[in-house]
Amino acid sequence: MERWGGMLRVLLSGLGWRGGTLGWAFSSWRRHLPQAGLLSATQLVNEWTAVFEKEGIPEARESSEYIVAHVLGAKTFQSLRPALRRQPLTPGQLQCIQELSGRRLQRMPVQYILGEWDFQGLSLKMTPPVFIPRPETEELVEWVLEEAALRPHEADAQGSPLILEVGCGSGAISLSLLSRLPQSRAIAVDKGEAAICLTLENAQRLRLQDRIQIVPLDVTLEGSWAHLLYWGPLDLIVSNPPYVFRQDMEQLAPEIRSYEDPAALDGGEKGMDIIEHILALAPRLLKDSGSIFLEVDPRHPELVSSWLQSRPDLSLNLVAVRRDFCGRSRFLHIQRSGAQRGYPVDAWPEPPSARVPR
Ligand SMILES: C[S@@+](CC[C@H](N)C(=O)[O-])C[C@H]1O[C@@H](n2cnc3c(N)ncnc32)[C@H](O)[C@@H]1O
Repeated sequence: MERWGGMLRVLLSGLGWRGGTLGWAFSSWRRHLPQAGLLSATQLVNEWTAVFEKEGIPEARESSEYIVAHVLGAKTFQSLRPALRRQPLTPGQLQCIQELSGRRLQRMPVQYILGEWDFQGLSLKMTPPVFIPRPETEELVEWVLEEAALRPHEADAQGSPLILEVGCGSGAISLSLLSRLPQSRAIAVDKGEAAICLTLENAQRLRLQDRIQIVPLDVTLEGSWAHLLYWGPLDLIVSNPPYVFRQDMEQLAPEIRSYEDPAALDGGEKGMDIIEHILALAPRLLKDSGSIFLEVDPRHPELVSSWLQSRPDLSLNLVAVRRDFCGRSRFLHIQRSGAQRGYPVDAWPEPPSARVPR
């Protein structure tokens, strides 16, 4: 996380990555670029930083450093040996850097340009339009891990905790929890085909496929969740759902609006659409005292609290709110109380036609 965390924080923090102008002309910067063989990596970073700054591209230096480092086979520019930074680039390297930098000029996020990104120390494949995991979400994962550590008897039991992630995207949350909780199992659901495929691919890359069930599922569809009961009552549900208020969608940075799936972001009028569905289905899936961890907008703790008060039938309590590294209230811990469950154990349905990785 530390390796790329600094840049991520600046680039993506709070979904508010707003940049400069989009109006750039390929030819206007291309003719200024020097010839291959004359430039070192350091010089090229400087050249592209100047181009990006001129074109109003956010995080100009970081963008050019990541691209140049990537082409030279490193994750960060700082990790390149000094001799390699000074060495003249080959024509092939120069062309590759030029091509990738051209994508950055079109406001493509660096994570998609590089095709992979670190989350909680795991290297995940990234492909548009699947949501790029944000640095705040690493804090959500840390909170879940802290809570799991408070119940060592559960975390040590085979197959425990059993986790459901709603809206898995690239698989960042589920896979990082699986990698840190060696006995755990996860069910990762998403309504997006691209997200389901990417989570599966990332699970296989990380050799975590045996402990995750990846299920295409839209939580807003009546009864869609019922076959999740097959795996048994859950210890916890975790989600970074789409929570952007509809009116804020237009304000998102060009990088987000042009490349990421709007369905990963748009949470409806008050950003609550998917949150409400998760909360409504949770009591049917969770064990007694099971937990829900959510990443939300700073306006949501209050909205969620009053929504839960209006639904005492759900027996859910907002037990804690946490702030992110910017001091905004962004994470919720909600706990189930009471003993009723939606289905009696002997009424659990048949196994689903889930995508079970082999
Ligand atoms: C903000 S993204 C989070 C992705 C990933 N968990 C992360 O933190 O990087 C929200 C995800 O929820 C999924 N999603 C949106 N609506 C959904 C629904 N009705 N049912 C299931 N998944 C949904 C989107 O496809 C998207 O992948």
